[in-house]
Amino acid sequence: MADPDQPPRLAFHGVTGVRGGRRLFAGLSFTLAPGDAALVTGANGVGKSTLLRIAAGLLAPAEGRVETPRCALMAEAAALDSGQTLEDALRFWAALDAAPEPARRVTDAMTATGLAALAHVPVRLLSTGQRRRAALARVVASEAPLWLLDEPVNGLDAASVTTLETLVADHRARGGIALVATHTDIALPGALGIAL
Ligand SMILES: Nc1ncnc2c1ncn2[C@@H]1O[C@H](COP(=O)(O)OP(=O)(O)OP(=O)(O)O)[C@@H](O)[C@H]1O
Repeated sequence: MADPDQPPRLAFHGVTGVRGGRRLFAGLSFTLAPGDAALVTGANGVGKSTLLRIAAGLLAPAEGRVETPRCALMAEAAALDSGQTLEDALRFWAALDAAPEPARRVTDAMTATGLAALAHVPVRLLSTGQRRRAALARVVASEAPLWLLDEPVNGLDAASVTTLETLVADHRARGGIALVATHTDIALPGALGIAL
C-alpha cells in the first residue's frame, strides 16, 4: 500500500510479468514521481496491457515488487453500464472512488471530455469514439493520482486526441502521473520510454 503521507509515486522494482505461463518481461525497474509520465511501446502481444494491469494491482508480478498509488485504468472495455445514462454510469464508478464529491467530479469530467451534452443519453447509444471518451471521463472523474491508459487513442478522432493530450498534460501539471501504453503517436513531453 502507498503511504498517504508521501507524494504519490509508481515504482517497479525488478518486476517480471508472466501471462498464460509465458515470461513477457523481466527485471523491469522504474519510478514515476508527481508530474512524470511513461510511454510503454512494443509490438502486439509483447505485454503492454499486462504491464498496466500489474501497475493497477489487478495482476501480481511473478517476481519483484510494485508501489502503486490510487489509480484509474482506461482499458479496452469502458465498463460502463449500457442501460444507464452516461451520467449515471459514470456516477456509479465515481461513488466507488476513495474521493469526495462524486457528482461534481462526474460533471467536471464530462465537460473536460466534451461529453456534457450527452449526459442523459444511454451508454448503449454512444458511438465508438464517444464511448472511448466516456472511458476517459471515468479516469478523469476518479481524480486518482495515477492514470493508466491502455491504447487511449484507439477510436478517437483528431480533436479528441488533442483533448486527451491536454488532459494528460493538465493532470501532470497538477502533480499527477500517467503511464500510457500505445502503438499510436501521442504527445507526452518528457515521458520515460519503456520499450518492451
Ligand atoms: N488472460 C490471459 N491468459 C493467458 N494469456 C494471456 C491473457 N491475456 C493476455 N495473454 C497473453 O499475454 C501476452 C501479452 O498480452 P498483452 O495484452 O499484455 O499484450 P499487448 O502488448 O498489450 O498487446 P496489444 O498491442 O495487442 O494490445 C499475449 O501473448 C497474450 O496472448
